[in-house]
Amino acid sequence: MNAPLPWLAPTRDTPVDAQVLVPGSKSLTNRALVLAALADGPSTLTRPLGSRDTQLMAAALTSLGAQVEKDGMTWRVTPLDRTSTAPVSVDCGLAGTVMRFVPPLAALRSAPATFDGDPHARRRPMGQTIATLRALGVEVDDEGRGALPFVVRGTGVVEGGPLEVDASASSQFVSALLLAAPAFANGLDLRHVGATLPSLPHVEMTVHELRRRGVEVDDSTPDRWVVAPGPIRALDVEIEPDLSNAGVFVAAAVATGGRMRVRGWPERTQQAGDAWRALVEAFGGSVERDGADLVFHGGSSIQGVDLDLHDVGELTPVVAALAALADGPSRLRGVAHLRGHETDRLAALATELNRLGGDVTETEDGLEIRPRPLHGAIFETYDDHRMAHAAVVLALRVPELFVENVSTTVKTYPNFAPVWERLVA
Ligand SMILES: O=C(O)C1=C[C@@H](OP(=O)(O)O)[C@@H](O)[C@H](O)C1
Ligand SMILES: C=C(OP(=O)(O)O)C(=O)O
Repeated sequence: MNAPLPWLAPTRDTPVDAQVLVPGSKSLTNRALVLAALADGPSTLTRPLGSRDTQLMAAALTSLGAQVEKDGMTWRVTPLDRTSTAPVSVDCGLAGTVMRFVPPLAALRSAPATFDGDPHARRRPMGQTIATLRALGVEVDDEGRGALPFVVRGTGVVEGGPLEVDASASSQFVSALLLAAPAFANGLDLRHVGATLPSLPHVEMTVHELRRRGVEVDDSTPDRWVVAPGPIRALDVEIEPDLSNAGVFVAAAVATGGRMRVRGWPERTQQAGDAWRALVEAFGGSVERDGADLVFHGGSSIQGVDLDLHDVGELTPVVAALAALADGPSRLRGVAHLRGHETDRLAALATELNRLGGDVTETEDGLEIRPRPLHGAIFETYDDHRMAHAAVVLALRVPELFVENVSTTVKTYPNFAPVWERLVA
């Protein structure tokens, strides 16, 4: 089949003034699915995200013996049948949450589970998933690759107890173990060792979601989490809008000096995307609450920024796009781990921004971006939804910018391009 033609993304020479209700959070939907699959009874998710990553998670849990019945905006999950002994194959796609969160669940069944994914998934860091499962006494067959594909040979019981992990390449190694830990015979006493842990809000989200379901978690010591063994209470939850994905719409307000109302922005949340409130101010814009919504205003110009994005790395591509449109130079730091994301995001951003005439250099842990007049070109996305988001933000101010494979956004956003076109064109 021929690849679809690159998509001409809309340009805008007047301020955007629009509102958006973004679909549910990927990170919350996939945590709710995993915890529902391990719970002591059926749970209902309202307004879950229905995108590639969450469909892959639902399919993975179904193959392990859970049931996920989808009825529009309501998904009903019946927990895993851990007595089933059929060998299974799990397609992880390019979803970090599936490739990291599901293997510990497979270890709780008495049957082999084979994990694989998209071609690039085989290059994402998985060594710590394999090493920690082995340290817990679980057999994992990876033929020495330290990466996908591999087979988890569960025996039905994981003893748990003290365990070390080096999660400097991804916070998901920690979250994955914490989510399964209540089902380990002795719970888990997990310590992160090594360089600093990225994406801490995502770990805090994991702890929060466990506690909401009655699980005891002690996180009073930095880089250590003690999870008590015991039941995970079934819980009906409404999934918050995805604030990281809201960021691309917020950026439209900043890029055009306009206004974007994001409906249903939670008052309190563990989502990394909540950082958009501070990021917009750093770029010279402002934000106000209006009832359940946040209204973002772009400033009269876009200021250059110097930001440590270690905690909120997934926001980097859209932040980099705004930095390339700013009045002055920017430095983005603390995001070396982005080299292990959907693609090497530091290399991809530098290459694509420079293709448009930009002046961007990669540093050891980030990017230096010196704004230059940009021109249209075909912007490659490398199967990375957030590279497509960066492209459409740039296109608002750069005519003739074509996005290669904009449909890669389906990873976390169904129907993104038509929604974007309707709101900003
Ligand atoms: O646990 C999660 O839901 C996520 C954790 C983060 O991963 P890293 O720590 O690998 O950056 C984040 O970037 C990813 O989009 C989602
Ligand atoms: C890093 C990301 O995804 P994943 O969950 O696949 O790691 C992301 O969505 O930016």
